[in-house]
Amino acid sequence: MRDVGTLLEALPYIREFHGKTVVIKYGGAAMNDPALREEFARDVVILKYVGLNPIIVHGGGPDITRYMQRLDMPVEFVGGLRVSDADTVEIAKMVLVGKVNKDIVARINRHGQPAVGLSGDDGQLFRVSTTTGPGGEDIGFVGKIDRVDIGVINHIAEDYIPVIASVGADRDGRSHNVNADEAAGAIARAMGAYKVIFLTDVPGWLRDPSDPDSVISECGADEVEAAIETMQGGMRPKLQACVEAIHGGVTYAHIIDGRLPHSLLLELFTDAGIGTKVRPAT
Ligand SMILES: Nc1ncnc2c1ncn2[C@@H]1O[C@H](COP(=O)(O)OP(=O)(O)O)[C@@H](O)[C@H]1O
Ligand SMILES: CC(=O)N[C@@H](CCC(=O)OP(=O)(O)O)C(=O)O
Repeated sequence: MRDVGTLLEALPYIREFHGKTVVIKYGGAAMNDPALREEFARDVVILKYVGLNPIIVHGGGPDITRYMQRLDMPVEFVGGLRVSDADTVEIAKMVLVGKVNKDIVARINRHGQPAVGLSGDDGQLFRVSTTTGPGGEDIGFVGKIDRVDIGVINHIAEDYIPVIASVGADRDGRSHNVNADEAAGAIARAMGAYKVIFLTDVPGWLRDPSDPDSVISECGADEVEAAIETMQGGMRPKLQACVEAIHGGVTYAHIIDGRLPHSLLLELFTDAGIGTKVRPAT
């Protein structure tokens, strides 16, 4: 009886989301645990089967750090962005495009829905220019996305699930490392997505980062914007991406706990909202 109840609860949501684009940023702990990786792939396939248009943008920061440490390279972040010299960009590209992207594609394929991997260079998906840290610091070849050409995504998404790695080039063809949260926000905006959902390794945006019970369950983009200036660490680019997406016409941005099994389905298809929901300013 309980299972039927769950299905009935999902029905209005399935109807609401039918044909709508949902950009899913996949990163953090949800990528580290093998069981969660399988569940994530299956959940994405379910979304496609029930008529949504899921687009995956993935990170892989911890993997990049591991490979850099193996090579005795210094690892440094400023305002949640990795300081990236030319060697770092090369490692980021190898790890994100060569390893993480292909792992996700293969896993989604195995669950019955073909996926196709892309980076910013494929089909000229996005072009970047060199950016700085939040205080104007030189952080090397870190890109901010200036232009997204959604043509390639629309072609691929007709039949496949697009899986996008956040590296791209500037107008002179120089590769840059792009924060995956920023890439997800920019792609959601360019696609006119209904939602962008960030899966991470905390229960949501926390009022007090040391207290997991202090989740801010709902807020306006204006409140997020006011808080960003004082934010530190990986939550900063995530919140920035939420604001960018909402200002660009995306209806809702969510930050949810990727460590929770099936968090994506729970967020989309049940009445109990989880994590943080960012809506347009009131
Ligand atoms: N106010 C906050 N609320 C939640 N997390 C925060 C906050 N401030 C800093 N953080 C940090 O941001 C991290 C999430 O960002 P990040 O490590 O980049 O995750 P991901 O790999 O999922 O993109 C959390 O693990 C937490 O340590
Ligand atoms: C410029 C910059 O910070 N690039 C990120 C790209 C990967 C990423 O964003 O991964 P997560 O989403 O798992 O953190 C990095 O090098 O870590």
